[in-house]
Amino acid sequence: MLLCIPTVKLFGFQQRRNFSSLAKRFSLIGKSPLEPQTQASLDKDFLPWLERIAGAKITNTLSIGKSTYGRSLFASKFIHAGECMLKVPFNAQITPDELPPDIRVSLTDEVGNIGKLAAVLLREKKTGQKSRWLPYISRLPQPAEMHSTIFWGEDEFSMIRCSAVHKETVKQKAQIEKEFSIVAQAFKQHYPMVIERPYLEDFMYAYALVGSRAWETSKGISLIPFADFMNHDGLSASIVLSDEDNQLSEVTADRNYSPGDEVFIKYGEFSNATLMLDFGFTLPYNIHDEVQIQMDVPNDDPLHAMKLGLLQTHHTRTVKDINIFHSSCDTFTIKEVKSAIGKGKGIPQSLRAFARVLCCTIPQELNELSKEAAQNDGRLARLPFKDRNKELEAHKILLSHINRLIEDHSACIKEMEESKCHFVSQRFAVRREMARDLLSGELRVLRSAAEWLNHYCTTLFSVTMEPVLQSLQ
Ligand SMILES: C[S@@+](CC[C@H](N)C(=O)[O-])C[C@H]1O[C@@H](n2cnc3c(N)ncnc32)[C@H](O)[C@@H]1O
Repeated sequence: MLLCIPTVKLFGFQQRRNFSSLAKRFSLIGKSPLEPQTQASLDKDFLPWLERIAGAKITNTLSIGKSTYGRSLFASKFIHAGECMLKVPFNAQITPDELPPDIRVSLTDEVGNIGKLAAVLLREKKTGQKSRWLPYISRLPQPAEMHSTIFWGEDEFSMIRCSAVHKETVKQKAQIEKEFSIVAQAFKQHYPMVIERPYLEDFMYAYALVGSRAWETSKGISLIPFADFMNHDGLSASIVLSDEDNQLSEVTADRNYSPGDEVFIKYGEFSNATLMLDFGFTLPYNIHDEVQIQMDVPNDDPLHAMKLGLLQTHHTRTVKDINIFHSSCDTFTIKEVKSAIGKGKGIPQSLRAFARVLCCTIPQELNELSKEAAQNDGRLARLPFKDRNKELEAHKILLSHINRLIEDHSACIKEMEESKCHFVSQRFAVRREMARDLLSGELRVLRSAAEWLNHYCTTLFSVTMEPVLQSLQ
C-alpha cells in the first residue's frame, strides 16, 4: 500500500487532541526515546543539505527529532492551523527516473513502482559514500527497527495465523522475490563491476522502506525526504499534497502547534492489517479495522460448477480497490457493523448474495437468481429470498462461518496471553503487541457482524414462526 498524494488542496480542520493513546504504543516495551534536542543536533546538517539540493527553503517551523516512533518532525515555533509547514520541491525527491535508462528498460512491467524505487535505493546504498542521497539514506530506519510482517520469524508469524494478513504476507514475500530476481539480473548485466551483488535481504529492506514511506505521485512514486519523517495519526486531517503548478509537495497544519509538539499527518484510512504489513505498526484501537474473509463453494456441492460460473459472471468491482488484499468473487471485506438492529449498512450485500447462491439446491433456483439479476441492476442475489426459511438458511451459513472465525481469533489471542512471559526480546514484544492489536480489532469486527446476523436471523425466525404460532392458538 502506498501513500496517496492528492493534487487537490482539500483538507479539514480539527481541534487539538491529546495523543496519549498513540504515545502509549511502544513506550510499553521500554524503548527510551532520544530527546528531540539530541536528535536535532544529530540531524542539524540535514535540512541545509536538502535545501541546497532543492534550491529553496523547505520549512521555517519544523525540525527533526526522535519520538517513540523513530525520527519525527516537531514544531520549532508556534504553528497556526492552515499554515503551510513544509514545501519539498520535486527536484529534491527520489523517483524511479533516477535509474539509468538501460536498467529501467530491463526492469519491465513485472517490477512494480515500489520495486523500481527499491532498486534506486539499493543502488544508492551500494554506491556508499559517493551517493548523492547519502545524508538521506543514512537517516532511514535500520532493518532492526522495521516490523512489517514480511520480516517476522516463524514463532512471531504464527501468532497471526488466523488473520488474512498471514496469507497476504506470504504472497507479498513471493512477489518481492520475483521482482528481486529481475532487479538482480539487471544489476548484473548493467553494473557487472561497479556494484557489489545485491542480496534478497537488501532488496526486501529497500522494498519495505519504499512501501512504508513513498507517495504515489505524477512520477508514479516518490520518496519525499523530510516530509517522510512525519508519523501517522489516524485522526489528523493533514496530508501531503502535490502542487503540480509549482512542482512541489507540501503539508499544511490542521491545528495549532506549540514549539516542541510532534507534528503528525494521516497516511490514509488504513486498517491494522494494512498498517502492519505495509508500515510495520498498528494502532491499539483502529476505527478502520476490517476482516478479510474467504468463502468456498464446497467441492462436493452437486451444483459446484454452475454456482462458480454464475458467481464469476456476476463478479464486478464497483469501488476502486484501495485494499492491499485483492478482490475476487469469494473474498469479502467486512467492517465493524455499528448497529445490530438493522440501522446502518450491516454486513456486505455481496457476502449475503454469496450465501444465497450457496444454499440453492436445484439448478432452477440458480436460474431464477440469474433471471432476477437481469431484471434488476444486474447484480446477483441482492434481494432476500421470498422463501423466508431459505433466507434464514443462507444467513445461518454466514453466522456459522463468522462464529468459527471468532473462535479461531479468540483461541489465538488466548494462546498469546497464556504464553506471555516477560523474558522476550524487545522485537518480539513489539510484534506480539502488534499481533494483539490486529487480532483484537478483527475480533471486534467479527463480533459486530455476528451480532447483526443473529439479530437478522432471530427476526426472520420469528416472522417464519408467526403463522405456526397463530395456528396453535
Ligand atoms: C513515513 S515513516 C515516518 C518516519 C519514521 N518514524 C522514521 O524514523 O523515518 C513511517 C514509519 O514510521 C513509523 N510510524 C509512523 N507512524 C507511527 C505510529 N503512529 N505508530 C508507530 N509507528 C509509526 C513506522 O515505522 C512507519 O513505517
